[in-house]
Amino acid sequence: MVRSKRIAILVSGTGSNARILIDRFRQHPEDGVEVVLLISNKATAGALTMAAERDLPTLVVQRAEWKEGQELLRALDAYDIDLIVLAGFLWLIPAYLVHAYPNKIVNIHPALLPKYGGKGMYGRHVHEAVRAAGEVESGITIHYVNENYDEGSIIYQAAVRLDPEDTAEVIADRVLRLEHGNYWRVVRGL
Ligand SMILES: Nc1nc2c(c(=O)[nH]1)N[C@@H](CN(C=O)c1ccc(C(=O)N[C@@H](CCC(=O)O)C(=O)O)cc1)CN2
Ligand SMILES: NCC(=O)N[C@@H]1O[C@H](COP(=O)([O-])[O-])[C@@H](O)[C@H]1O
Repeated sequence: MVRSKRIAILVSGTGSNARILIDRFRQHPEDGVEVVLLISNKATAGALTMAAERDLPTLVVQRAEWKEGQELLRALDAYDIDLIVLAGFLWLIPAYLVHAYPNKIVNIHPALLPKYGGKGMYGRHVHEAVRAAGEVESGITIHYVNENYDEGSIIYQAAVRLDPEDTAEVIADRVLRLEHGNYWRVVRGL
């Protein structure tokens, strides 16, 4: 009997991507993937409520323990995590975690990297920059996480055409739909 791939998801906000990942893999056990832990850096994150509604174990990390790392590493080890999936997580993953999980941490970025990435490039800031630049397309990038923001090896990208009148909010919605349709499948294939 092949053991399922055990995933921890890191989220800072609403968690719509996390919800889709959790629900997809619960509805399709044949995928051989199981989300076993959700971690947030925000005690008020909507994702924590979503996880509780699904009886999914959660952990809230404070800045001090995030920097120190021992408690987080112990938790990830206790849950026997194979893959760490970032889904709207807004803190920098420290070197100790990158080194503890080499090529085992992935992220989804709401733009076509290497453009529109790096410090400050998260959430609506990304889509506002894309709009301001008059881009004719945007999209998603799923990549491995290294020690810097948005510089890890790219695993998958998908693009969406933009209309000149599209606002940053419209772009955000179009990109989020791409995320929802693709992240679970890319994670399944890792
Ligand atoms: N080591 C890495 N850590 C993280 C990565 C990564 O690629 N390597 N990806 C980010 C996710 N992300 C873009 O996809 C991203 C998230 C947040 C920021 C950012 O500028 N954050 C602010 C703090 C915001 C807050 O605390 O509310 C900052 O650092 O000043 C940039 C990119 C997750 N971690
Ligand atoms: N640079 C990181 C970043 O901007 N991540 C973005 O945060 C959103 C989280 O939404 P969700 O909480 O509904 O999944 C997603 O659009 C994700 O790409």
